Amino acid sequence: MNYFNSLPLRRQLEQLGTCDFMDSAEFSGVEKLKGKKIVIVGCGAQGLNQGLNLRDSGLDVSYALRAEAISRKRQSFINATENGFAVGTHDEMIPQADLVANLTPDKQHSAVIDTIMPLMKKGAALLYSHGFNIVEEGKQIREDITVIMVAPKSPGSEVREEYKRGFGVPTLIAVHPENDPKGEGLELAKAYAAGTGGHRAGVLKSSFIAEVKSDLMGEQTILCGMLQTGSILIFDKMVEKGIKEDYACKLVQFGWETVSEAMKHGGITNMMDRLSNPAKIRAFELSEELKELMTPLYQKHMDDIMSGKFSSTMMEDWKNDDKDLLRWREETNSTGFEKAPTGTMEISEQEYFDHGVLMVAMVKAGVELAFETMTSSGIKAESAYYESLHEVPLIANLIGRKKLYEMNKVISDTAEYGCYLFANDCVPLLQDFMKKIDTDVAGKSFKGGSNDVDNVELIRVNREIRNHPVETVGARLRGFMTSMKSLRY
Ligand SMILES: NC(=O)C1=CN([C@@H]2O[C@H](COP(=O)(O)OP(=O)(O)OC[C@H]3O[C@@H](n4cnc5c(N)ncnc54)[C@H](OP(=O)(O)O)[C@@H]3O)[C@@H](O)[C@H]2O)C=CC1
Ligand SMILES: CC[C@](O)(C(C)=O)C(=O)O
Ligand SMILES: [Mg+2]
Ligand SMILES: [Mg+2]
Repeated sequence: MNYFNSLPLRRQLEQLGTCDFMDSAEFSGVEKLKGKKIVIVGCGAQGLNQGLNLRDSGLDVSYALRAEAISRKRQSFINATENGFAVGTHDEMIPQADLVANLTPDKQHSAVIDTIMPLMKKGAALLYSHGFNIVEEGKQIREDITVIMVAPKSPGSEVREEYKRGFGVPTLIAVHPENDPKGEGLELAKAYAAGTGGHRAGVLKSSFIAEVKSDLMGEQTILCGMLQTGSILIFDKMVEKGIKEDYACKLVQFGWETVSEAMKHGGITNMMDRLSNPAKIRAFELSEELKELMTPLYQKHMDDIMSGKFSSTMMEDWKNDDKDLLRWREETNSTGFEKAPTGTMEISEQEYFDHGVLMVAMVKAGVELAFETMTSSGIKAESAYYESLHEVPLIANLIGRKKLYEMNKVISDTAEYGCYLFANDCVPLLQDFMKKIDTDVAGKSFKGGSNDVDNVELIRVNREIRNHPVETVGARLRGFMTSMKSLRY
């Protein structure tokens, strides 16, 4: 039964609106988990990388894997053993655990919980990094078990990369109100978040419900669905207009991370300021048009997430052995962008902006729309900021590595399903818009690099960009990110 839908409206709103930014002074490191046994179930994208960070933070981490993963030396077994972690079956590892982190795919959660719950010691804690199982499936957990969530707003690989840079990724923590028998859930979650490095980027005291509804929305729209849509459309357009395939491919593949990195450091304002003034005005106009076209689609995704329609549709596909997911994965692998060779030519950082005006416009439109749609549905601005803006470059990095294939491989299966769902609607939705697009905003410099503008128009555009609510909350939250590292300089 859907837990969110079972609550009265008053409690739904209260949970959706739970969002307190935690001051760094509220963290006293990993003390609460020192000497405790943390057993992570699953050693994939989140499991491996969270485990590495926790161990480097001085905690005792080991892994429980399926017996066949161990006997067949599957990738999860290789991940854990090559990194020197102790590994065992559920029967061997779970009874020893003070805290069990369930880092298996969401589809497996009910079965995993049914297997591990009878093995868990009395009074132990159970951790999730995404609340789908609790919120959308209404999974009930034994009363003596403390149920917490520590959800990094980032792919697993970047959880590790940011930690190694001495920073971290924004993280949502929560305690399930039905399962906090000893009242220690919050302290456990804080210590775990500190162990992953999340407290250096920003931690929000949230709820399982707020995390699920915002996470699903971010991944389906701006984070993955929008980047997939843009990659397919902009690559195809450049090739149609005579830009060489390998250049077009490289511009898109590395363009997303370059432009969104500027945004991570200084918001949409800084990303737009990297364009020449005439190009900025054009990007602004394009983004306004895109926002108008995509508003109904963003709203539909948010509505379906809130009502539970999305989760029930995806769970139908789980029952059908992921028929839709697998077909959409195949279709994505055969797009022009995925099949094209990546050029070996030099593209300077500035060229990604100058030749990627439409990419900048799409990022701006996607971030603002995701932020607006989330906040108008009861998600708080801080949470919406992390989900819609800060995480974009962390996902874009994956496209830089091995295009859409890598993005869809590293993100959760839940995110991958939602990404295809969005892109399958958004690509046709933007067909007419794309007909008007030429190489001046995709592949070449706008107006040949001329800098003439109407001052009045420029002032208006700058004001609109800087006054968007995502910029206000972003400036405040970035003020706390004192150890954020620049990736290029
Ligand atoms: N991917 C990401 O970056 C993010 C994921 N999350 C959340 O983190 C959680 C983990 O997702 P993710 O890291 O993508 O998962 P992965 O698909 O990367 O990890 C799969 C791991 O789970 C194991 N596993 C699968 N089924 C079972 C089972 N029935 N019993 C025991 N182990 C099993 C697999 O082992 P094997 O198959 O070898 O047995 C493998 O080690 C999810 O809740 C997800 O929503 C949150 C933020 C980002
Ligand atoms: C963007 C998708 C994500 O929510 C994430 C990496 O944060 C996921 O589920 O993978
Ligand atoms: Mg997420
Ligand atoms: Mg997710």
